[in-house]
Amino acid sequence: MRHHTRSNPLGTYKHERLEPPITKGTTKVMTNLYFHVSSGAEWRFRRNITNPSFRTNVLMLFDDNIYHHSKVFVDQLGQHAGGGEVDIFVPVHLCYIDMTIENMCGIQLGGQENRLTRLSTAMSGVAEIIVERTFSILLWTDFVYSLTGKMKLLNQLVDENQSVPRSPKIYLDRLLDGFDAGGLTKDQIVADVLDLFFAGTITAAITTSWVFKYLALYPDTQERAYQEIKETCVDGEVKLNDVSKLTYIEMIIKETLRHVGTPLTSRNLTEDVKVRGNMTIPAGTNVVMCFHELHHDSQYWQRPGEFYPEHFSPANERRRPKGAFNAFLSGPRICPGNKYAMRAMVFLIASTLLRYKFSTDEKPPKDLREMEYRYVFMLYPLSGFRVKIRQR
Ligand code: HEM
Repeated sequence: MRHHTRSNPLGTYKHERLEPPITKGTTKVMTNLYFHVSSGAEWRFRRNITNPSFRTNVLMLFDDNIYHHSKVFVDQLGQHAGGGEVDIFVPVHLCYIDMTIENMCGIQLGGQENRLTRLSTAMSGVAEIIVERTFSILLWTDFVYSLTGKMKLLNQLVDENQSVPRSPKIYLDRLLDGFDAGGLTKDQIVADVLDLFFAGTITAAITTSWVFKYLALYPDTQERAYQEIKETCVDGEVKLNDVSKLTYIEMIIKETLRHVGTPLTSRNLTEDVKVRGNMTIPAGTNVVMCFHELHHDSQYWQRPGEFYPEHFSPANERRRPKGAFNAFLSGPRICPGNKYAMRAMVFLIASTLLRYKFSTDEKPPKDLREMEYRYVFMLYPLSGFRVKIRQR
């Protein structure tokens, strides 16, 4: 754990109600224990508790941490500059682990400073297990699942909990309020924090690593992004206030999510749904929604298989029906972290590009759908996130 070395509005204290170890039950991936897969009144209760921790007044509190952890990342990246290709995923992931766990739970992990590489590797491994378990009916019961030896790995992940009394309250404070009010169990809180570890760090890290890889593959796009940053950030440093002006960086992130964002999700229909007027899907059906197909449908995208950030120019965004882009989903189950994630990603990417240039020996395929992927919540490149880094 790192002690506070800078001004931090959050402070830190040990929370009595969540003493370790309370890891029992963290493996019930397919049950209502987890926020992501809970439903009905159970889900609504948890969502109502945590939603306020994503409001703008709370998000603004995080700027100091976003700035600090991004700076550590950019400085540490210097050790790879000028060398051969390196896989950038683990350093990026550690940065988001530090940022998100401090912002949402008040825990200062020091993952980057202490080079907790194993934490990132273990989390990626567990993410794959979760996906594997979702698709393999043989692994659905806890008994069979425990025989695979993977339960132990999940249980090891949560071994210390801290929170802070503050106003406005952050994510973990709200969950603890739910515990005090009697609506949430300790197991559920641990599960939700674990959920956040995955939902809030792996997704942002995969997206950002892809951005660096795409920019290495497409030098013209990288140059245009760099020019935007240089013209916007006149002091030679990116400020959090600059984020809303970095519109091309935002377009690049969205185009990245179009290609490699969550490829599918599923829902259970609570009422009959009419599709295109002539087909009815009955209530009770499990429906798989394939966003990867939607995000490459030539009805909505001029160049479906290309990396073309202009898909997200204001004119193109106006022309397209709203539901055609679903990287964060929409409706009541929209990703609550979407604004926070975009703010953190734009800032980290811009700060990095201002200092470094990316390149690669890999050649981009004609159509990005021809690339080989693994499914880890999102699409992960089989060839990894290998890039060469040069100081500007
Ligand atoms: C690039 C970054 C991110 C992407 C692409 C992303 C995407 C998504 C998607 C597609 C879902 C819906 C999944 C489903 O229902 O099947 C979701 C849910 C969720 N996300 Fe994110 N997310 C990102 C970052 C974050 C961050 C930073 C946080 C929190 C700090 C977060 C917290 C959550 C939570 C708690 C849910 C569950 C919401 C619910 O079921 O009501 N996400 N995310």
